[in-house]
Amino acid sequence: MATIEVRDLTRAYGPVRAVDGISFSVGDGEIFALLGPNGAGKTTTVEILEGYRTRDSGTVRVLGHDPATGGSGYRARIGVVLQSAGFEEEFTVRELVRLQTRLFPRGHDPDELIALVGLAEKRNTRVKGLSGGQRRRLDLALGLAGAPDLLFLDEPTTGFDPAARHHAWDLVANLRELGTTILLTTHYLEEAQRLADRVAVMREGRLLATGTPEDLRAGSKLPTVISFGTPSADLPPLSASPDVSGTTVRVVSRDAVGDAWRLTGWAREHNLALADFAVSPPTLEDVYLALTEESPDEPAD
Ligand SMILES: Nc1ncnc2c1ncn2[C@@H]1O[C@H](COP(=O)(O)OP(=O)(O)OP(=O)(O)O)[C@@H](O)[C@H]1O
Repeated sequence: MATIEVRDLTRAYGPVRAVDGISFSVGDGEIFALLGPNGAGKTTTVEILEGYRTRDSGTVRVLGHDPATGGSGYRARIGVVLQSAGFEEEFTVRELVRLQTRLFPRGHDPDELIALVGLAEKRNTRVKGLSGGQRRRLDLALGLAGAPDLLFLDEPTTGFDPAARHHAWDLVANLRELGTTILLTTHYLEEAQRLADRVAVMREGRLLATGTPEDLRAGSKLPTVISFGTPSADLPPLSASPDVSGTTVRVVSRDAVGDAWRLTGWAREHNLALADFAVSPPTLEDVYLALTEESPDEPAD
């Protein structure tokens, strides 16, 4: 059974149709990323699923409950990690985590949880002594305190340095191993590509596309780009005309395998190294930009 099942969900604020008839489901143990530009309707959707906002119409089932009427039994089974939770600054990490785990009937062991989010060394540090990234880890520990079946993660790595971001990704991967279902919102497409089993791209209250990152990339029909350093001999005929910028040649290829084959054969024949030779298929970010930058009247696919 799906952990989240949403059908024809709508929610308007006056004339603004923030959520305009969306349907999707998230399977048990799946990591699902909701993507979209500012104002797309992501927060509204997520808060309806969390039970913190009302809907106008449509059906929503989360963990078998209607979040609007699920009450505390429902809330005990979900974890919510918001972007900026306010903390009691004088508490230590351990004190806060312990207090939070006690609120739940089957709360995590505080020390295990602190270790899971990589804060073991800061266990006895007061919140006011934590860095921004460490606070976000604490956010995550608090969201996980009740050992939730479903975790809502709102932009979990905003403001992180690259090392902290990679650490957070490892952590989410650990949660996947534990079988936690995760609904993630993020503006980092690399994050979605790395973590999510499936993504949904939302704009102006509607879903433009849903699928695995690979499905979306394959279905996008966006070209593969072949690039390399400017060679000292004339290029062989390729599927598209090369574009030379500075010392780099780019070919927006219509036949990536054929062009790569022609180029590498030609380079060997002429004994050329072809510096920085790269074949780059479209990324999730390319697909996202192509989808969200189309004018609203154009069909998305
Ligand atoms: N409480 C509110 N009252 C009026 N309008 C609102 C309210 N909350 C959201 N909106 C409007 O609904 C639309 C969707 O907002 P929402 O916050 O759901 O988008 P979002 O995708 O989460 O955006 P972001 O990426 O910026 O967080 C926007 O046009 C927003 O201005």
